[in-house]
Amino acid sequence: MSKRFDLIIRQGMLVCPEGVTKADVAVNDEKIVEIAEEISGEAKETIDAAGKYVFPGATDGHVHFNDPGRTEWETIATGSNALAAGGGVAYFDMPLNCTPCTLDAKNFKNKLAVAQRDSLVDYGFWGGLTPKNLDKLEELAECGVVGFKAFTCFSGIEEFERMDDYTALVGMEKLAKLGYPLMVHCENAEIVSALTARALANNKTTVRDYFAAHSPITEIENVSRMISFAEETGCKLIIAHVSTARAVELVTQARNRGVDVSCETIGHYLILTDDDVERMGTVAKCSPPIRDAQNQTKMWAKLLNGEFAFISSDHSPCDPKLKDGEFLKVWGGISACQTTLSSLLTHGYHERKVPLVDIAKLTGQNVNEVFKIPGKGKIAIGFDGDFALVDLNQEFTLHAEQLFYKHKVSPYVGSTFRGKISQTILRGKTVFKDGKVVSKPIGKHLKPLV
Ligand SMILES: NC(=O)NC(NC(N)=O)C(=O)[O-]
Ligand SMILES: [Zn+2]
Ligand SMILES: [Zn+2]
Repeated sequence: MSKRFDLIIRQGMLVCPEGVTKADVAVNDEKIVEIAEEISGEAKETIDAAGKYVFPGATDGHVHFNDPGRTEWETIATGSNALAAGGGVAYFDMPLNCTPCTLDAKNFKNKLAVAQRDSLVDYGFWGGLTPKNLDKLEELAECGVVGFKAFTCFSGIEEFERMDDYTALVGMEKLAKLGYPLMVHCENAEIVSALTARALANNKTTVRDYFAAHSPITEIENVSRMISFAEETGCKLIIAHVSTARAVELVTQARNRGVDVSCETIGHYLILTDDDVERMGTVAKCSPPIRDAQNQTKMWAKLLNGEFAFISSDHSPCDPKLKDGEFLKVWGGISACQTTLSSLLTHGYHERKVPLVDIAKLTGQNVNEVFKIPGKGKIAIGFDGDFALVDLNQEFTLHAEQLFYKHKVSPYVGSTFRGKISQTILRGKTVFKDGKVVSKPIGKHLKPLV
């Protein structure tokens, strides 16, 4: 009797961990069950992927969908649609800028209920670590957070307080015992706030004044201090959205001497420069800020050298009104979760020969491995039938109407990409195809195996 499958994707170039090969892949009951040059048998659905590249769907380790509570900025519904349009099958949502923030079990459950109802794709949640919730870490761990997030500087949101050194020490001791990673937004609060206050007092509010108040030393100093805390406590540390090559170097050196530390970077730091931000304006404001071209060249070298754990979007949208004003004063955060994979194909693979396998790992497999999410992130037997079908050589210019974000605003609007996502498949089911979301929300909660 011939074999029967739910789905067979035929003759695509499969981007597997071991390399890129032309093959068929079959899915049954949401899982990959066979990979072979030619799979014989029937399927309820067959996709002809000849001429396309088949990536494992991406997992974005760092987004702010702002739901519940700040749904006028973004929602889980719109954010997860955008993610799927960019080849994403899963995301980990940050504990802020939703409100209330995810600082205890009650608010975790509130967010979970929204995602169960509205998320097109799979999701995990970060818990927060602030001076106010040191006694809530256990209950958040029990809820199934992927890890904890803290800021050493002002987070932009009053109710998500910065982590002082006492909280860092006690928090990391607790997380080391619980076995959960801490991700830290590293910028020196004293320097940033003093330089910002001085700039404001002197009416210096331009993009260059913002860069000066968040100069590289604010990140470098802070990364080295957080590494010391991790080394002493044994807590697994992930540096959030690292922007300077010098900070990456500190992380690599520490890891080489045995500290459990790694770093995430964000597409912006690889694709845009300070001059681009100056030209684009507040739409490209984020923190830490986007650095100069020289730093960017070094960041690509670090990427090719395997020094980043994973690459996320740090999708942090807001009501566009909050971007209207003087650069130093407006909201910091960039909308980008729809474009990470296409960006890396364009600027990584096509421009710099970054291997496709590395891009697949940086946008999916590694994230799931770092956070111990079972069965996700690669094209392999037993893993979820998650795929992004890509026309690797197709060029397209991004128009605002193509964005699924609540607000069709992004510094990448108007950019030309090479590498277009034509279809996204989550656990064997197509959720996005030819520019359209084609499924109701089917996301499920991803819990780490801690
Ligand atoms: N409150 C935020 O969304 N902050 C985010 N903002 C950025 N990156 O500009 C972040 O991750 O730090
Ligand atoms: Zn941050
Ligand atoms: Zn962020």
